[in-house]
Amino acid sequence: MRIEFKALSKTFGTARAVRGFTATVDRPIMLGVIGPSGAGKSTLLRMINRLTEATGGACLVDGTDVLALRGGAKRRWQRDCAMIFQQFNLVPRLDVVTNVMLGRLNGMNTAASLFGLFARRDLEDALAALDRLGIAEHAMKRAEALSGGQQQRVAIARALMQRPKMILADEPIASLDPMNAEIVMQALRRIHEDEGITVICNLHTLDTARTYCDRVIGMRLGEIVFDGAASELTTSAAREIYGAGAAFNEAATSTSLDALAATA
Ligand SMILES: Nc1ncnc2c1ncn2[C@@H]1O[C@H](COP(=O)(O)OP(=O)(O)OP(=O)(O)O)[C@@H](O)[C@H]1O
Repeated sequence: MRIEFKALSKTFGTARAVRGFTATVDRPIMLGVIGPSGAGKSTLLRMINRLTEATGGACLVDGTDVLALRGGAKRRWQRDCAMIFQQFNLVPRLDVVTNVMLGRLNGMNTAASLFGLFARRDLEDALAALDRLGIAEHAMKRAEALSGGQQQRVAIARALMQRPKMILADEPIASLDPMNAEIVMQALRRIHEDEGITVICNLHTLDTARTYCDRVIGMRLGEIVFDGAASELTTSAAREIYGAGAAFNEAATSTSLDALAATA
């Protein structure tokens, strides 16, 4: 899949959340998007998935501007690029496996989905997805009974049920402790490698981007201020992104256990 962002922009009233975002992803990669709060990271992902309408520019996926799709074609695109959110967005009182099967709803006719008539195949696929994420034993529990890290893995299993061609993860580990953050990032990386699909992941933390991503785009005030290999993400590049002065402390943007220990 080839993705070309061409001057993608979003203005809220007079506030320019994303300005002229231009970049090309010409093979399936794990792309990290980093930057301080308000840099435009969420808005970027929401525009790609059409949860937020762009006010300018284009997003060409294999040559088709997905921002111009309407009706069924738009819904198919939204199924093709599964979203994962910081707050998991599960139905708390429903059991885990049903939450996962909800990922199939887009592909079902409305009557069948209203009556909860999931096919046996959907159940088998949901259990397989949970197994892949190492949480099959929790299938029958209510989603709310699981830890944050487990809930995020349920959300990833639900995303897999869409058979996505791309995964957009908006701060998927921001609510998690370091150990669960690692498990969730490893799961996303494995999916990228096994399925050969692009994963675009908004992250707050530099070390996570360095560890799990192939390429990193740094945003500040809606603009790209860094675009390079994860290995090029030096402390001085990070200063540029975060706008921090000489006192910039990497550990402050870190979730790793080592870095936390170093600041304690
Ligand atoms: N619905 C909205 N209405 C008005 N302004 C908005 C809206 N959504 C986002 N913004 C503004 O757009 C800018 C970018 O926000 P966005 O949430 O994309 O940033 P972010 O980098 O994802 O930040 P965070 O890391 O805090 O989630 C911010 O200035 C924000 O206030």
